[in-house]
Amino acid sequence: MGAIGGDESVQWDKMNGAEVVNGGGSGAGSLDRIQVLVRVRPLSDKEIARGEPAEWECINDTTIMFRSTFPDRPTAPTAYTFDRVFHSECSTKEVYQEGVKEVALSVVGGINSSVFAYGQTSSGKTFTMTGVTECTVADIYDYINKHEERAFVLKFSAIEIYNEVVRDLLSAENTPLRLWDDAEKGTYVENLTEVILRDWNHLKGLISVCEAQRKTGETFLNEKSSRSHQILKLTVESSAREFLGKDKSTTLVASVNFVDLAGSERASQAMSAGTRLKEGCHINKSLLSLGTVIRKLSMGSNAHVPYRDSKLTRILQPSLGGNARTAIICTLSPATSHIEQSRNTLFFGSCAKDVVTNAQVNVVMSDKTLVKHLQKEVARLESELRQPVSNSSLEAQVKEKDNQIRKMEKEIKELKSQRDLAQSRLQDLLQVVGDRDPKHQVFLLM
Ligand SMILES: Nc1ncnc2c1ncn2[C@@H]1O[C@H](COP(=O)(O)OP(=O)(O)OP(=O)(O)O)[C@@H](O)[C@H]1O
Repeated sequence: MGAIGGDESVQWDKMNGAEVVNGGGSGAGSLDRIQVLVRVRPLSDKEIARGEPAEWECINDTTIMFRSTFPDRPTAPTAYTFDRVFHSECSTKEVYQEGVKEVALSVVGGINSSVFAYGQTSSGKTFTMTGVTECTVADIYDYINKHEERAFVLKFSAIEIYNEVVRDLLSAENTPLRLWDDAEKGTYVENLTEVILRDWNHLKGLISVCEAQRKTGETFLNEKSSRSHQILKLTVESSAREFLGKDKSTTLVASVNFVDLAGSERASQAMSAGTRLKEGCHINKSLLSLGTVIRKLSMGSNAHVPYRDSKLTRILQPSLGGNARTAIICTLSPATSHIEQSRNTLFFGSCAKDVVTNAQVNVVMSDKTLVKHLQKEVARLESELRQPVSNSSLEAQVKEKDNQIRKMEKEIKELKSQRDLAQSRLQDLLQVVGDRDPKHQVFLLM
């Protein structure tokens, strides 16, 4: 797979109006900040029964403010700004339309995208991601129906990361799957089931299978708490029908990930014990790595980013700092008892706001086109080889050799003159000796 652009990226430009996507074989993409959204859920029945007030207020479309309602705990209001904030009355459809759609639907134009839900247990991650996934899939099918000039193939796969073990949610076998690194594909999951979708109902059925397979456990905070990280991946391939099977045929290939993370709270707060505690440690290990990766990326330094510290960050690497457009939905409970966790969630979101990804149009060429492309490349390299070498380091080397030769020539000249001098002295000496003793003259002349 390459990020060639060409005809296909022009098509994407047309499809998306002002969307900036560079192509033309340079491999350059568009730099995009991660979109960070905040969604506050309504107080739950339990929170209301406990008499907990809502402590967070969305004062406009982009700002959420903490105002303590307890007169005995007066704190200065704190405001946090994000790309978009959604108060508790907002529907999932609104969250999708106004915060997620643009990023998620990049996939139909050959750009990878990811949507995450991050927040503590019971804050509404699964609730939000279920709705957002449905809205995205509905729009993808709508797009397909409106673009009959292109042939589409949709593929679906799903994994769960539970206690740092990766499982296939579409397989009845409980075998842990290994991760591999590939220069072309990046990190991928070995032997993962990938299903070619027949239609939307087929996909709905598969998502239900995943829900049933996903590990859930009971914690104090959420009776059907999701204890694992879940990644649903929908791959969209499309080719222009008029070029199918022809030389010019290229295919756009991109995936959209729907990532429902496990609760971000500390194990102790979830009142975990035994197995739950072990889960908490692993969940936190993955989330801790995610936090570290986001923090390092947000600092924009060239420092090492520890993607490899957890399975989650290895798999999500392209969505965090690579070839993808990404939206993170931070989910919040407004209740007093969750203030600390809500603050932690907003801190995570604040760091994520500064992270930049580099999304590219992913184009796969047909074999014929690929051969042509490679032939061109070979011709270019050959012509480069034929050109006189003007490499500056080579020039320097040649200069150095010239100097050495000149130095050696000088030395040879000096040695020759020394030799001539020595010979003439020898002649003089012989003359003197020969004059005195004729025997020596004969001997030395031999
Ligand atoms: N925006 C919302 N409007 C109404 N109800 C909501 C909203 N968000 C969440 N809920 C309800 O709150 C409860 C907890 O939500 P959910 O299971 O999505 O939390 P979660 O963050 O996924 O928790 P976990 O990490 O344990 O999976 C559910 O009963 C859900 O229906």
